[in-house]
Amino acid sequence: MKVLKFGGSSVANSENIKKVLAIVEKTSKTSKIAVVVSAFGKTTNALIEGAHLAATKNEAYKTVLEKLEAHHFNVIKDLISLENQPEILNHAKELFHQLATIYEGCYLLEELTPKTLATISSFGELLSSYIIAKAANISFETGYKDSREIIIASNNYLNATVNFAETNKNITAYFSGNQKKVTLLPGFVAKTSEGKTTTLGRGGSDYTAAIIAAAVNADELQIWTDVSGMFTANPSVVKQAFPIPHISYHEAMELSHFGAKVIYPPTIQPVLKKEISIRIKNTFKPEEEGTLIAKETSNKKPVKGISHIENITLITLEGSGMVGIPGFSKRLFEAISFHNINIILITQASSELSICIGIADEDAQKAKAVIDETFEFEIEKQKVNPVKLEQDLCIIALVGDNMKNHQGLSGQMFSSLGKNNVNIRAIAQGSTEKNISAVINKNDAKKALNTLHEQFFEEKIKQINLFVTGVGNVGERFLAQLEQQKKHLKKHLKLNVRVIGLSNSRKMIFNEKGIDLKNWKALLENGESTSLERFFNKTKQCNLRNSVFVDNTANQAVSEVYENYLRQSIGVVTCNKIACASLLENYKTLKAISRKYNAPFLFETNVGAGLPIIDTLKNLINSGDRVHKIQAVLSGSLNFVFNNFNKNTTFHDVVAQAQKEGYTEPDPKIDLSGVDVARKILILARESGYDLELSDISKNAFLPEESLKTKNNDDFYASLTKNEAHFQQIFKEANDKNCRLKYVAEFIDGKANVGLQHIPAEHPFYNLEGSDNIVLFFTDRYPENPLIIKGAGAGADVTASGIFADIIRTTK
Ligand SMILES: NC(=O)C1=CN([C@@H]2O[C@H](COP(=O)(O)OP(=O)(O)OC[C@H]3O[C@@H](n4cnc5c(N)ncnc54)[C@H](O)[C@@H]3O)[C@@H](O)[C@H]2O)C=CC1
Ligand SMILES: N[C@@H](CC=O)C(=O)O
Repeated sequence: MKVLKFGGSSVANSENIKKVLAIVEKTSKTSKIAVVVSAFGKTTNALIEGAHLAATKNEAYKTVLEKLEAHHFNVIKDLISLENQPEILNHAKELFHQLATIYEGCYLLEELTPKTLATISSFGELLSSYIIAKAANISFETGYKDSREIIIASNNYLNATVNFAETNKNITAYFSGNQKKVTLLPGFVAKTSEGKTTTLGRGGSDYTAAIIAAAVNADELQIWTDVSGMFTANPSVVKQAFPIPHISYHEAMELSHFGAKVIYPPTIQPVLKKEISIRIKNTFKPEEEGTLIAKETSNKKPVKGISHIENITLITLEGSGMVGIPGFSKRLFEAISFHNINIILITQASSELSICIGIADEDAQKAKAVIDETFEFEIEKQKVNPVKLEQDLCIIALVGDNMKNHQGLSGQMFSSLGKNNVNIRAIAQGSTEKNISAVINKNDAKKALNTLHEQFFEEKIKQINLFVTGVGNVGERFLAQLEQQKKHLKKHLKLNVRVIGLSNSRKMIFNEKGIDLKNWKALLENGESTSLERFFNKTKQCNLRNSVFVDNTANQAVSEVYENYLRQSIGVVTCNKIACASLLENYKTLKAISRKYNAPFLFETNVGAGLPIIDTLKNLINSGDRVHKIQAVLSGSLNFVFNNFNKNTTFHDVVAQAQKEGYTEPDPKIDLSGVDVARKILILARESGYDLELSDISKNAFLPEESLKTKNNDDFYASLTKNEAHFQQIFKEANDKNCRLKYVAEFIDGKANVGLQHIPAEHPFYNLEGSDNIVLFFTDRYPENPLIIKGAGAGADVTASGIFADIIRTTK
């Protein structure tokens, strides 16, 4: 025999009840079954609300009653054919008449005793079970048994204790004599030995089903609900959570804490004792496997799920007077239990200097008063401190019977939380190692649960959340590449890279599910107005794991907010050179903060755009090599300009062309003045381990004073035209010596310089084409023949691909 229980959502309306009947009919073809039903969805709450209204002399109870009556009558009319309706409607009317009389009694007496409330609440299940049994009987033979005739319980009316001796006898007697394949029973209700209606408290219908299943030694207890089983984590917080196919009783009880409360542990006790398995199934997706809960499970995965409990307060009792004195904890726990306060988590360090307990927020003030009173003497003598309360916390826990056989799980748990800046306030793990709990700030719950879920259940796909500022030449190409490579990243690198926040200098948009990159321009245009502070605050609020801020601007103010992001453990990837070329102290601080908060700070594109120059240099240094000399052409735009400038062109036009091609900075004077190259050689020197400032780099300028002094691009270009003869003279001097002009950066033994040089034909820089860059590293290991990196060193596409590469590096 099987026992099936259908909860309130499964029987909320006639559509749902039809689904229930189909399941019942199908199951009854292979087994004799008892079907326990809850009240129609939300009915019990409405009945209780009506009772309180009536007892407080509020006539609104009549409206509650009318609505309930209408809903039940509608269900009857939907499910039962016209000729069969009168009998059922009359019975339901009779029950509603009784209910109205009880409500009226409450109204007149202004009184509501637990006994009366239990009687009122019982109407929900009495009505639903009767109506469903009658509807079932139309298609297949169905018996009906009022549970009050077989379940005997105490007169603690709202949470009655079952008399198992009597009850089990009644149930076995009834079912052994009952030949019907299907028997319908109301959940939640029972009778006292004096024959009065009583109720079984929270999770009462589950309890009814478990009591019957245990008494008849059922093959299985099935709990039908509106989710497809017990999930690896609360699916409303962790989108990737999935139903666990097989789980032990113990694991199921540990996991039952989170939002979707599929089982309430106390109610399944009867079946645990008999080792009857429980199957959780979804009424609305009966084809799905659901979760099988049994004594043992074949699934040996160490972590089965992640549970979380919200609204936790930590209470700490601390003081040197506690050390080595037995009885402190006894007094603490006795006082708490005496006042009916439930303790959810306990930790005590071996130093015995403090005991810390986690309780529900709602009990916090009461608990503080109780403990302060209990230890009044010790507090006065300063042996212990007054109790400390920390609120707005929650508990997250890894759950799994098999965790004890695996080393390193807590290490993985805490390091992945730490990497994502989740601060852990307290930890508890019993010696059974079936649950590792951590108390964290409640604002971090979503991030923590998703981090742990990714760590223990989604090894395959890692989510990267980007917050991108700057959508000019480079930024736009970067978004296009991201959209184009999305599928590749998922398939080959197991990375799900999403842009969550996006801004230009005017607007910003955020979407926690990921911004649609096919449509970002229109979305951004309609976004909200932005500022660096607002963008940062919104990013922080999102509080997502594996977050990276991407700076695609050339803006100083943007470069000054990196520290804020790094301090939140949000990585920074930037093509903007200003931060790394700022004061040495600032550069060092950013690197130190990046290390401290475990947040990557990557800027490969600062030198040579997409060329792997900085990464190669880092590898040399990390492997113990030492850089003595760097010779390089580091400006894509200047190389393009001097490769194309001659007596048949004008300097103005080739610079304008370089800008059009996307090689120059937004302000081309930054390139032509040598500032851009100076920044780059400075960054290479710093990455080589040398302490240099930008002001230490000597610069041989070739622009006339007039061009250097211009304040905007128009004036700058006008000055180039005006000084064409000056530029032609520079070209002629080199050309006359059969040399080419190259803007070269050099770093030799701690000193750096940049400037225009005449490069003869035999020099490796002579044939450097287009907008290419070249870098020669002379090191301990490459003393004579340098390590050379050469290739396109400017352009939006190659730069975007360099940013892309940095983002992938953040995941390593
Ligand atoms: N073009 C290239 O070959 C390379 C460029 N880079 C760097 O890439 C960066 C961007 O260059 P481009 O895309 O060519 O410049 P761009 O001028 O086309 O784009 C920069 C964008 O940033 C926006 N912006 C400025 N301030 C902002 C703020 N406070 N908030 C949000 N957005 C802001 C601007 O409105 C503009 O749309 C520069 O730092 C440059 O040095 C680095 C390597 C190579
Ligand atoms: N403007 C730069 C490109 C980015 O670094 C250059 O010309 O090399």
